[in-house]
Amino acid sequence: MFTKASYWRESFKIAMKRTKAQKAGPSKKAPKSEESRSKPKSDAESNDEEASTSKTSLVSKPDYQNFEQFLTHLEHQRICTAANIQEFPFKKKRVRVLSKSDDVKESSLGGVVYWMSRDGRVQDNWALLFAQRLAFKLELPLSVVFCLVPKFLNATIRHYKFMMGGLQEVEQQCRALDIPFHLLMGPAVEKLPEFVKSKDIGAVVCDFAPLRLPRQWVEDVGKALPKSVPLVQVDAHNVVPLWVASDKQEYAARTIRNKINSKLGEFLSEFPPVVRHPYGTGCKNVNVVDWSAAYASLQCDMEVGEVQWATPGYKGACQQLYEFCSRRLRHFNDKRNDPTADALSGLSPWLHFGHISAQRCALEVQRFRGQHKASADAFCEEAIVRRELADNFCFYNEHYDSLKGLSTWAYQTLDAHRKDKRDPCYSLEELEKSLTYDDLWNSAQLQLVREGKMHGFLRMYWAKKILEWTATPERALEYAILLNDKYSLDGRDPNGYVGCMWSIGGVHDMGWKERAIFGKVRYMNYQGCRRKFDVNAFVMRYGGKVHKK
Ligand SMILES: Cc1cc2nc3c(=O)[nH]c(=O)nc-3n(C[C@H](O)[C@H](O)[C@H](O)COP(=O)(O)OP(=O)(O)OC[C@H]3O[C@@H](n4cnc5c(N)ncnc54)[C@H](O)[C@@H]3O)c2cc1C
Repeated sequence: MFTKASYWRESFKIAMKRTKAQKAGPSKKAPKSEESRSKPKSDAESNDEEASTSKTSLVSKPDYQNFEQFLTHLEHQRICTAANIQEFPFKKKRVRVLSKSDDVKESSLGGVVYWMSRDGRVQDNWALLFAQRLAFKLELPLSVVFCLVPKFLNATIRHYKFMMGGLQEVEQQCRALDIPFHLLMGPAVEKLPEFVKSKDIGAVVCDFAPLRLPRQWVEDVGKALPKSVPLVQVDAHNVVPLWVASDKQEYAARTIRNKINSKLGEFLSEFPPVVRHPYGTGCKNVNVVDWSAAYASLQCDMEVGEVQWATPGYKGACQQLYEFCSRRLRHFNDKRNDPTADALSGLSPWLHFGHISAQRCALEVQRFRGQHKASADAFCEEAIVRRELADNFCFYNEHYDSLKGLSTWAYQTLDAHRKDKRDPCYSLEELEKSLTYDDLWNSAQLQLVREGKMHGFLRMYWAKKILEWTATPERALEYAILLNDKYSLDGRDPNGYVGCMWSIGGVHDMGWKERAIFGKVRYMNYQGCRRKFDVNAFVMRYGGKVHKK
């Protein structure tokens, strides 16, 4: 184990070596044989060695003193891990081949393209790393493409600005690495195959999302691509790839926890860097993206405005992670259920848009395990186990956002209490405008509308009250999802669907004492909140009123 001082000395030395190696380009390799010009499939299925956690990630509390040093620390971690992805024992289990064809056309002028969708970042992105690995192996160009649709479900300008802010940074970072970035305006099923044909692309790598619409996009693109162009998918969002963690819908955190935690030794590794790409003409003939035109093309709700507290993109995400690690992590275990305490990471918007990788967050938090063991462990439980459980639910349950997706016991108990009187029974408008008789609920809703976020503990209370106050459980779920997705910066995420389904439909939970409306679904009330935290302080902060029933 390094001491703090020697840690910096050592990582600096290794970093310098790596930088020299990087400047020299990818390492010389044996002349290309038929075998080495490998196809995505054989690559994906080869029996590689386990990717081991880099030695540096075992170092205890790192020695950075400010944000700039934190960024340098991240770069050093990558460079110390490997010079580039070619020199790294990539876990092929992260990849699956979706096309029939697995042969990359070696003479393709356009080389390999990474179709970025869920994971809007350059570094710490296994999908881009895999695309670069493939391009290196075949000595082909590499590019990144994002397809921007003018309207996406009920996403608002709040969400679009955050997402596109992150993509603007992706464009700059790609340019610095000689990797062309293209923003294609329109649905992927139309734009991507056109791009592939016009640029003579040899292979497409995409990232993975478990939700209905992005899965449909991938399926449609797969059908529309020329038969000769392979399409491979990399799970760049989960630490343990979804298809490796479990092959079925899990009942609860307790049934998936060990399946995930037992594989962390294998998958919770450091990342190598995405490096300057040496093949092709780089960005010479690529225009900068016209972001004004991109914004002008949007047809989304413009009423729900941007938020000020969250700066989009990789750097903004790193800043959030840095502040969490250095200031709030120590309180995470004890204070995470207290909405008046500043103890949570606040990382979910960046995680949702893929501006930062959950794996990076877990690696950095783990470095503090020596000082704050309980908090570091609790964070990893949330950011890895609970988050990946949500992906598992949405992937294996096609009804992830409807009561049809509930367990039999939960559906039956809600159905048995369908006719119970709701008093009061609120309309969507009353809920949206924070006009209930409950000042705590109204304050939480005001926070959601103004800031695009709500504390994790209050989210549960908030959704359960919607069940209590709406005519049917179906409507309650619909309203909760609608409000969450419309206002929350991290909305339209598997975590959101599962959060609403947990609160209203007992997903991943168990049966409790039976009561009106809720049946056996867990109940929460105002008095319980009072016992947990200073409700008055929270209400004062957001100004929720008591409105007459
Ligand atoms: C009704 C309801 C709606 C929700 N909607 C969303 C949503 O739209 N988007 C979203 O990302 N999360 C949602 N959650 C889950 C959770 O509340 C948020 O992830 C958390 O509040 C985000 O804040 P944070 O980043 O500070 O979390 P932290 O407590 O700092 O946790 C770190 C990360 O762990 C993950 N995480 C934490 N709690 C959970 C959980 N219960 N389930 C799954 N993953 C978790 C998140 O990725 C989070 O960013 C919802 C929960 C409920 C009950």
